[in-house]
Parts: sequence; C-alpha cells; structure tokens
Amino acid sequence: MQALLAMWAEKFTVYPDGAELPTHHDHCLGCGPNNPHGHHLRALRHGDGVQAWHTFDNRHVGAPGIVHGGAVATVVDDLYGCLLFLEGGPAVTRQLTIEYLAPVLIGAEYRLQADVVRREGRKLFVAARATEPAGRAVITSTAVFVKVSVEHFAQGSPPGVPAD
Ligand SMILES: CCCCCCCC/C=C\CCCCCCCC(=O)SCCNC(=O)CCNC(=O)[C@H](O)C(C)(C)COP(=O)(O)OP(=O)(O)OC[C@H]1O[C@@H](n2cnc3c(N)ncnc32)[C@H](O)[C@@H]1OP(=O)(O)O
Repeated sequence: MQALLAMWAEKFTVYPDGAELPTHHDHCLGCGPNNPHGHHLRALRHGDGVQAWHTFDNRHVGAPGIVHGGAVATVVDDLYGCLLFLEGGPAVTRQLTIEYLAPVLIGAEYRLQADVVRREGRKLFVAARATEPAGRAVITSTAVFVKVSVEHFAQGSPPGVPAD
C-alpha cells in the first residue's frame, strides 16, 4: 500500500495548459480505465482549472434516457479530484452541492469545467458546471474540499494490496 501511495504522490507535479491529467488510480469510479462500472473521465488542464468532454452511457441511466443524478455527482466530484493535481496535494470532498438545471441526457456530450474559487486554510472552495454544445448549463456545482496527507488514503486497502 505504501508503494502505491508513493506512486500516487508523484502525480502531483506541474502540468502545462492543455495537458491530460492522470487518473487517480486504475479502478477509480470516476476516471479509472479498469473499472467496468466507471465513467472513464479524462480531464485536461484548462488555464488554472480543468475541463473534460463527457458522454454518459446506459450504465448510468436514471429515468429512461436521462442520467441518474448520483452518476452526474460522481463525475463532478471526480473532476474536482482532478483539479487537485494542479493544487499540488490531495484533498477530499467535505461538501458537494449540485444544481440540476436541466436533464442530462444519455448519449449526449457535455463539456465540464471545474475551477478553484478560493482557498482558506486547509479548505478549497471549488465550482463546476456542465454545458451542452450550444452553451446552456445543465448543472452547476460548488464543493468544499479539505486538504489531507497522502496517509489519509491508507485507511482503506484496495483488494489484493497488502496494508503494510
Ligand atoms: C489503488 C491504490 C490507491 C492508492 C492511492 C490512492 C490515493 C487516493 C485516490 C484517489 C483520491 C482522490 C479521488 C477523488 C475522488 C473525488 C473526491 C472524493 O470523492 S473524496 C471521498 C469523499 N470524502 C471523504 O471521504 C471525506 C470524509 N471526511 C473526512 O475524512 C474528514 O471530514 C476530513 C479528514 C476531511 C476532515 O475532518 P476534520 O474532523 O479534521 O474536520 P471537519 O470537521 O470535517 O471540517 C473540516 C473543515 O471543513 C469546514 N466545513 C465543513 N463543512 C463545511 C461547509 N459546508 N462549508 C464550508 N466549510 C465547511 C469545517 O468548518 C472545517 O474547517 P476548518 O479547517 O476548521 O477551518
């Protein structure tokens, strides 16, 4: 586990504008490429924030044809988690709010954007939105993240990884 944590710590480095950001880990529900239930989110640095283009599929359906609100929250939360790669250290979600302004549709592509609004001690106040190609926002979000040490993540051991 310590080796995995050390590898993860290396992901906090400098990323040029437009660069694709790393995943949190292979099985992350938001961005992990090897999670069959996951969203496989790919985030890019965009100025001081992050952006992504994302299409939900039928694994994430709520009402027919419409994305489950929890699935939308998952992706937004994970996008904030990608923003942390630009902050230089890990943090975890303390509060997450989503304004569901219009249905998010299965099979439609949305642009997501997340930015840091302000920093206060160990807290990061962040905001995000998802927009249709025509520019209408379908969701807006705010969240409070609290900075933690990498050791925070040693509380949970992934299957097959010794706790050491
Ligand atoms: C395969 C191997 C892998 C190896 C490596 C893997 C590495 C990791 C991989 C990936 C990570 C990234 C993944 C990103 C994914 C998206 C992000 C998530 O889903 S994160 C998970 C969900 N979140 C939690 O699980 C947090 C649970 N909460 C906690 O653990 C504690 O609350 C903690 C440690 C964060 C803080 O605990 P306290 O007891 O020290 O403090 P308190 O009371 O909670 O408050 C903290 C501050 O927040 C303010 N606060 C609380 N609510 C607020 C609100 N609504 N508005 C403003 N401030 C608020 C409080 O006033 C306080 O502020 P004041 O520091 O004192 O100034």
